[in-house]
Amino acid sequence: MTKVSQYIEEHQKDFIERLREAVEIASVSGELKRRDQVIKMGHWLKAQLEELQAHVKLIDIGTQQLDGQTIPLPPVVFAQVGDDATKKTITIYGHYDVQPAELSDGWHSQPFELTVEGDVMRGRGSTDDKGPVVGWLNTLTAYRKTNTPLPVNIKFVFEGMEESGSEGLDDLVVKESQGFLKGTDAVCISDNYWLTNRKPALTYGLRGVSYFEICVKGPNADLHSGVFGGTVHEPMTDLVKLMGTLVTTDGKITVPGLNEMVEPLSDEEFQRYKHMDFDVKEYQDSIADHPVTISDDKATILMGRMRYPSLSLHGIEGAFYGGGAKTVIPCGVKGKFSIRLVPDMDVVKVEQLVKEHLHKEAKKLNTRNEVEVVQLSAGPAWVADPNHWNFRAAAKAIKNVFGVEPDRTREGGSIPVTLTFDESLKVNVCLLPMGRADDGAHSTNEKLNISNYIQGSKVFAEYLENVAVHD
Ligand SMILES: C[C@H](N)C(=O)N[C@@H](Cc1c[nH]cn1)C(=O)O
Ligand SMILES: [Zn+2]
Ligand SMILES: [Zn+2]
Repeated sequence: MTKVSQYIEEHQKDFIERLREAVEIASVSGELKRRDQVIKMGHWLKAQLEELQAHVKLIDIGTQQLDGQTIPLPPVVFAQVGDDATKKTITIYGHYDVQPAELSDGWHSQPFELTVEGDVMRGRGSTDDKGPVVGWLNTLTAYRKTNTPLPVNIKFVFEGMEESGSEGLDDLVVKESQGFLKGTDAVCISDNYWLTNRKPALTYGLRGVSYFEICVKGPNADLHSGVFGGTVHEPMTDLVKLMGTLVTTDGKITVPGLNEMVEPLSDEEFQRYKHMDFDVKEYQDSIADHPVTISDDKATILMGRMRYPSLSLHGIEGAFYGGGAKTVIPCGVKGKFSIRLVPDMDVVKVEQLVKEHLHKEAKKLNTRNEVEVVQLSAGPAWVADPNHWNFRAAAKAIKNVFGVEPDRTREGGSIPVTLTFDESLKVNVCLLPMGRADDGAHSTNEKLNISNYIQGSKVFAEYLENVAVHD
């Protein structure tokens, strides 16, 4: 074992405490009330990186409109370690914002307090993406404390808006491709998950995502359903009908034109899914006590997640949702849904087809309510070359730490800036996940195994060593 890996192994307790501090900052980017916490998290990272002798800048990327207010966007953290022209330069991206979480959602403990039980650490952001981001800090700490020279120059880019569409980041990356990010030889991102709970993975594809809102506006105020029911067009009724025209209960997208954009499946690609190391039962058990998958077939499940688009209905803003039996007609509601995009799906065309479809369906309702469709954010899919030296360096790092060849996967989720790094820096991007398939990112009781966190921090160190010498 190298000195760096040994240091990581021996300082597990300190590293768990570091993650505890990070999880305690409730940096939910999608909530107005927690924007100060997101900004605090950016400052926490700056302080941590400065302690590790990195040169850190917090980049102000302007403001955004949220719930009718103009608020500051959280800063992008730029940090540089090393500036040696004889070494490669690796840009490392991660995000320090998290998804919303409330105890009442079904958490067994406070979501913003890290709990440790056996090998499992629970808390919002533990796997997505504070564990990996703090993992890079652990790796850097181990280099510093063991006086080991860094084999590469590192440029860190940590953003605070990934869970809300990475607002402001694309423009910054494009601009800084000729500034701070100039000279990058490869990019590494740790912000997704293994395909199974058993085997590490390397990921060479992501689905894109287009997020929409259907706004239905009716009366000026909520109405008594006894007094007004039967006399007005109800926004909720209109909205539920419209949302029901988007997708079938077995997951088929019913917006005309979308499925036709998808690249046809070749037999060679099909065989790859058929032979992947993936256990349907393990997958089903990680989701529910009884099978809820649309299919029991391995290749169909894998393709549903990696190579086909999907449309999910997320929620309705403005609707009654509490306990009890409130008899209200909501005066205006907003239905939220998103489409996961795959290669060949053009985001502009998708937006146009979705809007055309919903406006056509809205006409059929004969409603007097106002219907508007808004696209909140959009980013296309991304696929990389998994045989590039960047991937080979990462694969070797995994082999050194775990003793196995990683799975090669495509991720169903999205990391909007990945394609921007790829296209604006014109370098290979490798996704090097830390967490397991059953970590429950975005869900209640999100967790990260201590072994993944510690071994993952070692993999990062091995990756830096390997990437320095691979071409
Ligand atoms: C895979 C990554 N850890 C992640 O969770 N990404 C989000 C990105 C997103 C886009 N809009 C809102 N969030 C995701 O895939 O949902
Ligand atoms: Zn993430
Ligand atoms: Zn996420």
